[in-house]
Amino acid sequence: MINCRCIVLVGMPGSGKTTVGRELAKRLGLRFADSDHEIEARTGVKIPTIFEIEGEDGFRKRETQTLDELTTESDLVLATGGGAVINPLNRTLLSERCAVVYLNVPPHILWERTRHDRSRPLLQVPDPKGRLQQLYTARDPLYREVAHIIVEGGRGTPHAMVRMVEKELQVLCAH
Ligand SMILES: Nc1ncnc2c1ncn2[C@@H]1O[C@H](COP(=O)(O)OP(=O)(O)OP(=O)(O)O)[C@@H](O)[C@H]1O
Ligand SMILES: O=C(O)C1=C[C@@H](O)[C@@H](O)[C@H](O)C1
Ligand SMILES: [Mg+2]
Repeated sequence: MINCRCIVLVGMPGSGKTTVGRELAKRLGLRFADSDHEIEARTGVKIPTIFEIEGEDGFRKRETQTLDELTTESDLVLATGGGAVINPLNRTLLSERCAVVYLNVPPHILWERTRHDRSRPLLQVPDPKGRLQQLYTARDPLYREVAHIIVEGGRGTPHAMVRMVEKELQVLCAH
């Protein structure tokens, strides 16, 4: 039985989790949370600073802790970080506790959306476009593994994405 009172969005950096999640929550009358924002609020620093001080491993530990706490809540739409599915423990807790939606956006569109943004430490490399492609190839199967719903998010406005997600949720959560 899928818990439709907790809705989780997963997908690559730039796939629209925060944008779509915020509007979806408003339309469904649910609270919105974003695990990246929650980690920043708890630590009092931005994610690149956490990566600098604690490395990716330190960030991932904080991420698991935060996801574990947030997914026990009800009446929530939760936007996750792009790498939330890497850890098998995170995958289990997301898919067992919540209805999981994968926003699938092709890498060339992700690149257009994120190319001027410096807030993603994993993309601060000499070839960020190649890195996005690499991350997409590695993670796409993991997003699919956890998802109850997959929405193709490359075309259409954020609002259109929200409507698609709502429609799919109505079917998934009808029983
Ligand atoms: N459907 C869409 N069409 C066009 N632009 C979009 C769409 N969805 C999101 N965007 C834009 O793409 C950028 C990234 O979106 P957003 O921050 O919501 O992604 P994210 O999945 O939360 O990324 P991250 O994992 O880095 O937090 C934003 O500038 C947003 O306005
Ligand atoms: O793709 C990733 O691994 C990340 C995406 C962001 O949402 C943040 O969670 C962090 O920058 C790591
Ligand atoms: Mg986001």
